[in-house]
Amino acid sequence: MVRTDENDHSSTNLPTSDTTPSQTGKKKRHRAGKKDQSKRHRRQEREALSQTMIDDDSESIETPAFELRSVEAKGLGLFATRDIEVGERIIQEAPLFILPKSDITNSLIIESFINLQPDQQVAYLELCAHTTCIPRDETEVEKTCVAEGSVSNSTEVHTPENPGDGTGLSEEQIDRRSCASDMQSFPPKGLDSGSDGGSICKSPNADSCGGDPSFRQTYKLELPGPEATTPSPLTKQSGFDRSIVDNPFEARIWKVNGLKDALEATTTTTDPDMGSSVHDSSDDDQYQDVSAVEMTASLAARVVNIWRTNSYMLDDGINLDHAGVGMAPSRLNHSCSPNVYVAFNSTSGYMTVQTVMPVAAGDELCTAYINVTDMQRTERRALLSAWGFECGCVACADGRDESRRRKIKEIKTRVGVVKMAMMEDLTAIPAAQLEQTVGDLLDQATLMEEESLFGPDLADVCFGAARCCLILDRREEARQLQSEGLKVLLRGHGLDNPICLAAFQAGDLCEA
Ligand SMILES: C[S@@+](CC[C@H](N)C(=O)[O-])C[C@H]1O[C@@H](n2cnc3c(N)ncnc32)[C@H](O)[C@@H]1O
Repeated sequence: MVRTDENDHSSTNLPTSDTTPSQTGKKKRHRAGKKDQSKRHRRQEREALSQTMIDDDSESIETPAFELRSVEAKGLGLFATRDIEVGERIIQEAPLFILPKSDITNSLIIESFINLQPDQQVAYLELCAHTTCIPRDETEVEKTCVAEGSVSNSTEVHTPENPGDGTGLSEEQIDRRSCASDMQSFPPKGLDSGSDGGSICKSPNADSCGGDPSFRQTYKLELPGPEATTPSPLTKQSGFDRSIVDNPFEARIWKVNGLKDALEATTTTTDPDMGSSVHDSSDDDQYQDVSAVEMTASLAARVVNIWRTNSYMLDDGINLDHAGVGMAPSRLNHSCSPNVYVAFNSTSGYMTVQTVMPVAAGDELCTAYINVTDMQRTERRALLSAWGFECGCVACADGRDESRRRKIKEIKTRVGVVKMAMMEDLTAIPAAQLEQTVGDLLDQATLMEEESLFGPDLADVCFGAARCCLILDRREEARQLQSEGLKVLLRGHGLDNPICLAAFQAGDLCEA
């Protein structure tokens, strides 16, 4: 951050059910074949995830930017296969499904799952499900997280009505992942809402943000997107009964025709290549013998848990009123100093993942599940427990100096007061207080950079400072701050995101 001269500033279990002796016999016969299926399926997933990257301009095939690998104590994760510049888009993917946040119920999640294509259902069921909600009957509890050694013993039931974070933390501290924070809203971003302030940001490789052609590179997964129109066989024949799924934790069963084929293709056992038990199939053989798969209460619970573990708040720049699950973003693990940002483009309907700092080949790609900017380790730990792990990132290392994030919090509190006052009556704020706020925001930006926090929160800090400078008629600084904020925003979102367009337009005010 540079000050200007003028200012100093688990295994994945499919539903269990009782098996008959004849089924047990068939189990053995099927096991060898299923192991092959398992391997094949994992390979397919890896191939899909590391599908070649197409350059928008030349259509040349580029080296895939990442691969899916197992990582100790985390399950699977995404790793860079080459050096990746800051601001590069590495994933662009239509979410499997999107739900309006205000309406999310267990039944809606399950209904959406049922309406997926069979191959999408299989892909969905492969995702990690941290057990945040459980069947009423504890014997049915599925310990489903693939993370080795991080299987949760949580017995807290989280429902959309009862997010159950149990942390006592404020809404502002809950971030974009919708896991435990399911029904909580994240402060809307954008120029007017997130004006936490800012400064002239000199981010790593900031120059590569705007004009670099790699910025426009896209990575597409093959999964059918929301525009796919072929109705799933499940939609028509499922015998779907809302009253049952409204409480999927009751020991009740309903039929879902058509899932059988899909499930036959699923991973069935530990994949030695991946090194983690992804899905124990021993209870799935029931699906080999029936034409209509029974969707058990435990499967329903699993579907809900997968949603809770993997869904992201989809930020359209104004509201955070939707959430969605994307296959590749779901494989991103958490870091309190994240190197990628998951955004949603409300125009194209794609979830995108872009690097917010340079990434070296072999580095793990990590996003932040929660708002990490100003939270202390204990607060972060409390929130992240909803995903069943204790963060081992650099920022969480024992003995690490926490003073910077503490100072950021203090500044945010001070700036928050000014922000509120600005919303009420802009003219009532003394110039001296605005000057102080600009200084505060520049300090915050510096602290964030020192903490390797280069996500869009940093852009909001810049925009806030730009706004204060504009009111103070310090136009040149306002212009520079706005431009720095835009660079930061572009890194995380990309030029095509309407959030950036809105910020560009707001920038015109500084020029005027
Ligand atoms: C969205 S999934 C991420 C991908 C997941 N690792 C997988 O295998 O599919 C979230 C889960 O990953 C694991 N996880 C994510 N970040 C982690 C971290 N920093 N340390 C340990 N486990 C982590 C937790 O089990 C969490 O519930």
